[in-house]
This record gives sequence, C-alpha cells and structure tokens, in this order.
Amino acid sequence: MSVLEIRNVKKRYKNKVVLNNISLNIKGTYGLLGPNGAGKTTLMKIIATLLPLEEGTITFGDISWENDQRVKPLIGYLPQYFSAYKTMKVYEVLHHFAILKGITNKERRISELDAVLENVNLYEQRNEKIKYLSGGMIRRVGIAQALLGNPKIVIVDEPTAGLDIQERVRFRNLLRKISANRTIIISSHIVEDLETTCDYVAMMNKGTILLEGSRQEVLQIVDGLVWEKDVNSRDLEQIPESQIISVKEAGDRYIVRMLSQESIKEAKRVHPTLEDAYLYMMKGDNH
Ligand SMILES: Nc1ncnc2c1ncn2[C@@H]1O[C@H](COP(=O)(O)OP(=O)(O)OP(=O)(O)O)[C@@H](O)[C@H]1O
Repeated sequence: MSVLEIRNVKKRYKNKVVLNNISLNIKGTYGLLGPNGAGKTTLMKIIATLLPLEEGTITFGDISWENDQRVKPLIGYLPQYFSAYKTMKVYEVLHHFAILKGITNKERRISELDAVLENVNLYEQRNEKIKYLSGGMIRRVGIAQALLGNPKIVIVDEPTAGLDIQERVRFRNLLRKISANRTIIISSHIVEDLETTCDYVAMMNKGTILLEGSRQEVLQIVDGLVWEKDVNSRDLEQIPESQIISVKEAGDRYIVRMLSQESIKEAKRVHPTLEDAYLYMMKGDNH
C-alpha cells in the first residue's frame, strides 16, 4: 500500500496562517488529534480536494495532487456535518452519491449499494427516511457514501461528535472493520476515539504538527513521566494543578494521575496512554 506523503503544505486565510508547513507520512489507520481550530478540517479538505492545494505537495504512489484526474476516485470523505438530505430515504441518498461518483453502470451501482449497506449494517433501514435515523445511523450512512467506488483513502472528520457512548463504540468498530486494504484518516479532539482505532497518530495545534508516529512511538514521549497516587481530599489540594492529568473518585479518596519529570513521593509510575501524551504535548505547546 502506498503512503500518502504530505510535504510542506501551507494554507492562509487572508493573513492568518492556518496550516504552517505540514509534512506527514499517512498510512494505515491514521489519527489526527488536536483541539478545535488546530487546522484538522482544513488539512482534510485539502487532501479531499475540496480546498485547493496552494503550497506544498501531496502524493500517493505516482499520483500527485497537482492536476491529476486520478486523485478524486482515490478518496471517500465524510465531512464533520453530514446531516442534509433529511427527507430522502437511505437508499435514495446513497444512489444519489453513487451517480455523483460516476458509477453509471446500473448493475455495478446496485451491487455496490447493497455491499456498502451491508458493510455499515444498514441494509434493513435502506427504505427509512434520514430524519427518522439516530445520530449514529446517520454517521453510518455517511461512511457508506464515503465507501462508494471503493476508495483507497477514506477521510473521516470528527466521526463521533454528538454520538452517545454506545454509538461511538459501534462507530469505532466500523472504522476498524473498513480499514483493511485502505488508508483511513480520522480527525478528532477526543483521544479515546483514536486510542482504540489508530495505528499512527499525529498531534496538531495552531496549524503545526507537534508529534507524529506509531502509537508506540508517540507514547514514548511520556514514558516514565506518568504517576498515580491515592490521596485524600486535603492532599489532593496540595498537588499543583499543572501536574494533574486526571482525578478519579474512589469512595472518600481520589486516584490522581500526574505528569512529572521527577519521582513523586508515594506515587507509582504507570504505563502512559495516548491521553497522557496528548496532554503533555498540549501543555508544552501552551507555555
Ligand atoms: N473559511 C475560513 N475563513 C477564515 N478562517 C477560517 C476558515 N475556515 C477555517 N478558518 C480558521 O482556520 C483555523 C483552523 O480551522 P479548522 O476548521 O481547520 O480547525 P479544526 O482543527 O478542524 O477545528 P474544528 O474541530 O473546530 O473544526 C481556525 O482558526 C478557523 O477559524
């Protein structure tokens, strides 16, 4: 499988630099993690060719994003807000997208529509109107349209925003299921979404990549720096807020998770998670 190579991509809105020399090697299931306004959507739209590539290069094997007819069929895109077409039925919406994607052969179209409906587990609901579906089901219709034409690269922007916990878990499982033999790019500001689904992660803030690598490589940045301690409420107040990652209530005591270069008295060192690495990078970036 080719690597999606992004080199020195820059984007400005008027005088504001929104993407500042972004370079990434995107492969496998790839998570783009960053707070609101980091530039994730802008980068995804440029990859999806919805915004022009003004500076820098993007390539996938021998295909280049500069004027290549082969780019569009490579890509399936689920935007952050996929909620239009409310009065249309699931099948009609997908049929519409199949036509837009140029799947003109009727037999091929029918077999592709059936296959994507099965794939996202919505075959039973194919004659339901969109407005009667749950948020999670609508998101799955969005994935179904992105899969039409069997694209090699699927881009999913903030896939679980607004979904309840059950729907989020189901959606993550679906992303894992469709990831065989394709590159999937998932953007999110929710670390858990990427923790369980992604092989590679990039952390982004203010238009800049802070860290990129396999999940293991990214975790190494905080290896040895994460501590846990069981405290009462009085001791909890003594811990500097800048050190705290999370606090969990345990009866009348608290389990505090902390970041520290030095060992912390009576605390035990624990294995880092993606959230630890993300908070560490964000703290550093805000100094
Ligand atoms: N059309 C536009 N005109 C001017 N500024 C824009 C435009 N679109 C986005 N921006 C700005 O670019 C920056 C990056 O926005 P972008 O939507 O790419 O971030 P994001 O990481 O996807 O965040 P979110 O999850 O909030 O969408 C923000 O500061 C945003 O205000």
